Amino acid sequence: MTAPAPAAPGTTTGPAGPDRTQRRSETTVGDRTAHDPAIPVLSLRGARASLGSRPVLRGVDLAVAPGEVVALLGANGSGKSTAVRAAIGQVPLSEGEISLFGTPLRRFRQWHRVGYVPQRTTAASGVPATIREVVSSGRLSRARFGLLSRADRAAVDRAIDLVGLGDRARDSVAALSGGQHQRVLIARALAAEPELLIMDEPMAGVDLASQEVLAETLRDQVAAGTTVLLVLHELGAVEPLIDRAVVLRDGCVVHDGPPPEAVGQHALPGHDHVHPHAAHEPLRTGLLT
Ligand SMILES: Nc1ncnc2c1ncn2[C@@H]1O[C@H](COP(=O)(O)OP(=O)(O)OP(=O)(O)O)[C@@H](O)[C@H]1O
Repeated sequence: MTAPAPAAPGTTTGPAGPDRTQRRSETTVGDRTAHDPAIPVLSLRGARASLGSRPVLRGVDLAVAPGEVVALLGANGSGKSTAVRAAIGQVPLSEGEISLFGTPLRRFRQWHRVGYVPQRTTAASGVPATIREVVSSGRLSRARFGLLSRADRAAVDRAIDLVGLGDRARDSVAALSGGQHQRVLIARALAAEPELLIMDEPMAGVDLASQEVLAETLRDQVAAGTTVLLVLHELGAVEPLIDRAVVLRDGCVVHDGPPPEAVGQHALPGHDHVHPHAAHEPLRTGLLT
């Protein structure tokens, strides 16, 4: 069994320096590290995991290359969230291997390089906190001794601006709508300026205006070279950004290749084909809903 990673990204402090594997495969360019294009930023090989007594991942192979934008699709319960939670060490594998930036997960410590937006949580944790405080927590993985420098605080402000909440930074997260919470969580993930961004259904429950803000934010990240793994039900507003789609079904990969056409889930292997084809029925149903 693979040991869980020490802590989840976005909430960690004081990462250790790069290990030998990381030094071999990377060179530092400015604040970013140029990653060897031949080495996946994220790799799951033969990943198996159970939750309780239920086998949820049944041999998942998934690799995301530097700069790639990959959509992880599949029906409810197919194992998408479990796969990304395994990728960041929140779900232990019973078999298989995971590596981040070429380093086995058990030895990976550079969590500032990974931004993670969990599925359907709120930014409010029960304690009073402002948007800036929550987003600042995402920068701690880059801060020395847990203290944010002026540059760190500027990065936090940039992240808040990116998601369009610049004028709300001092507001309590308890007073936000669901879509605004989602923006705060995305800003928290962006605050560390990660090289790999993993987002679990970032558009879920978000209104169209917020979706457009999030898609724009993502466009900027992708243009800056960020590698992205997105769990999605529908490609929607981010469709033009997607390079490749991986479809899970019952914990197995049933498609790994070009993203489906605009409403082309029919073309995908593994499409459930459970929906009627009456003219009044929406086309986006079945496999991905
Ligand atoms: N804590 C748990 N204990 C037992 N089974 C669980 C637990 N959490 C999730 N599962 C089960 O694991 C399976 C995969 O869940 P997962 O959340 O990874 O699916 P998903 O593809 O992300 O689904 P959705 O699209 O609904 O978010 C489901 O059958 C779910 O019921």
